Amino acid sequence: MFFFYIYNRSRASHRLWSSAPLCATDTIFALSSGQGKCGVAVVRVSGPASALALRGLTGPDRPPAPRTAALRSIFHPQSKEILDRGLVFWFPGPHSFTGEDSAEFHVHGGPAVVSGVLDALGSLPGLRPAEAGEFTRRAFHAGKLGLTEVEGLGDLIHAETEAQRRQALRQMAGDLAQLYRDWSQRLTQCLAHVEAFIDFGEDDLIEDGVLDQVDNSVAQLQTEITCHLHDGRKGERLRSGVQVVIAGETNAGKSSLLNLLCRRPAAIVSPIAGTTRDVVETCLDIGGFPVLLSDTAGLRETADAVEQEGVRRAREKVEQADLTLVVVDATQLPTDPLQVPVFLGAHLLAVLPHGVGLEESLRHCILVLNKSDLLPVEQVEKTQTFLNKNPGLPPASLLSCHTSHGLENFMTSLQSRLSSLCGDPLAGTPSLTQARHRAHLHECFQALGQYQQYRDVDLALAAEGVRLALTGLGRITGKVGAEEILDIIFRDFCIGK
Ligand SMILES: Nc1nc2c(ncn2[C@@H]2O[C@H](COP(=O)(O)OP(=O)(O)OP(=O)(O)O)[C@@H](O)[C@H]2O)c(=O)[nH]1
Ligand SMILES: [K+]
Ligand SMILES: [Mg+2]
Repeated sequence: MFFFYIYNRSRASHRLWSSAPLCATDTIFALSSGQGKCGVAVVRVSGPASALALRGLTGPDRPPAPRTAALRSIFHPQSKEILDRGLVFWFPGPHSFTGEDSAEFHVHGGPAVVSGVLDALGSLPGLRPAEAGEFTRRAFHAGKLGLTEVEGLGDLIHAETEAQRRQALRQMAGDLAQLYRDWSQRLTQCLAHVEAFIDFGEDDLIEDGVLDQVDNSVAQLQTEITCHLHDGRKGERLRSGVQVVIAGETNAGKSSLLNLLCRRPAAIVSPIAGTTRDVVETCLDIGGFPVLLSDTAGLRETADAVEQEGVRRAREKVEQADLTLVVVDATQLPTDPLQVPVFLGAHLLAVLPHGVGLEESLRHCILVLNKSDLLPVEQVEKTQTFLNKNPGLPPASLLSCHTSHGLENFMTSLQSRLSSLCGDPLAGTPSLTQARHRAHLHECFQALGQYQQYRDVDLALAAEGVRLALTGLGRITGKVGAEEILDIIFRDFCIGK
């Protein structure tokens, strides 16, 4: 095995990874806290002139101890006018976020103070305002963060719900990178074995069954990658929001349900059938899960051209939805409970997209039997008990959008669906979170197929397959060809991060 160890370092690693850090000579600065009036604003500086910036704005005496807050008067280096009194920090490289010498000014968050400090920094030689994501980009080049960690950090900044925060934090901490790194290491070993076999196979220098080991490793990796790819898009959905659509007949109370869930009159409600035509969308945090909730036009045959377009858009939304809330007017329920499943089945068929298997569609919907306030109390109870026991139907809740009766029960079913659609971001292997990762994993998977295809025919081509698979993984973590994707990734960052 010693032989392979040497090989790994001397050949495989050099051929595959080239991520030479770019030298950054400029010193950059930016407001890193939010815009607008606030208690404290943080202005960050990074680059070789950071010490100069600290001295320029706080004077040459008493430099702050590394990584320790020091209270200083902050003044303009040219006019010498005092701008504020605040805390300053000195982070000598490489022990800083960017790996470079860095400094921070924590000043009062008034716009005039902030612009005064930015102006003062800009007046110093070698300093310039940072571009969006430039601090993080420098951290990446210094090897402080891998690409998936950078993406996790970006997601953390944009996270709006608890579950999104958990997933982003886990990715930023490197859990996903660790998974891909583990696969990369195993593939590097496979490549070393195949190439050693090509070079020395005839010489008896190599242990028996080396290629069989590679076969097993490749097959095992294929299984793991397939499993990761077929996660039902849980991580991606959690990252971008679950598409939930409210659909059903006109006047069932769809817009009333939207307004109840978002606690404001977002959509017009009226007793006139066909009130909603456009899709009305709103973003919600439901139990920590991000939801993009859409209200749609009531589904019915109509001669009105505008309403027809509304119905077309409603159907399109249902087809794209992760979850459909099928709203039914409960006053139309048959009084005989035994007739209820047939009645509800007909409503489901009218709403759910054709072509997709019924069982599959049922898994992606919840029935909402609205206007329960108009039913006799005993019928409500009897029907709900009956529905709870009926396994052939999707979860069904009797609800009144007017009185909110039944809301708790409905929210429980909704949250349970959301959590199975997004998964638990803290449990098990980390989820795939981005389409970019998915595409590179597909490349990796296919390249492993190339290994299998040529293994007995042409070992050089088989080895090339393993090398391509490694490149695919390297693109995810940023070890390979990062520059071209960096621009895309950092575009979503804010200035100052
Ligand atoms: N009694 C009662 N009336 C309700 C309830 N929910 C909605 N309504 C009434 O039903 C009528 C239709 O409600 P909407 O929310 O506009 O129904 P919709 O499904 O959005 O209708 P379209 O947009 O026309 O398809 C309105 O008069 C509402 O006040 C409820 O829980 N109880
Ligand atoms: K209506
Ligand atoms: Mg409506």
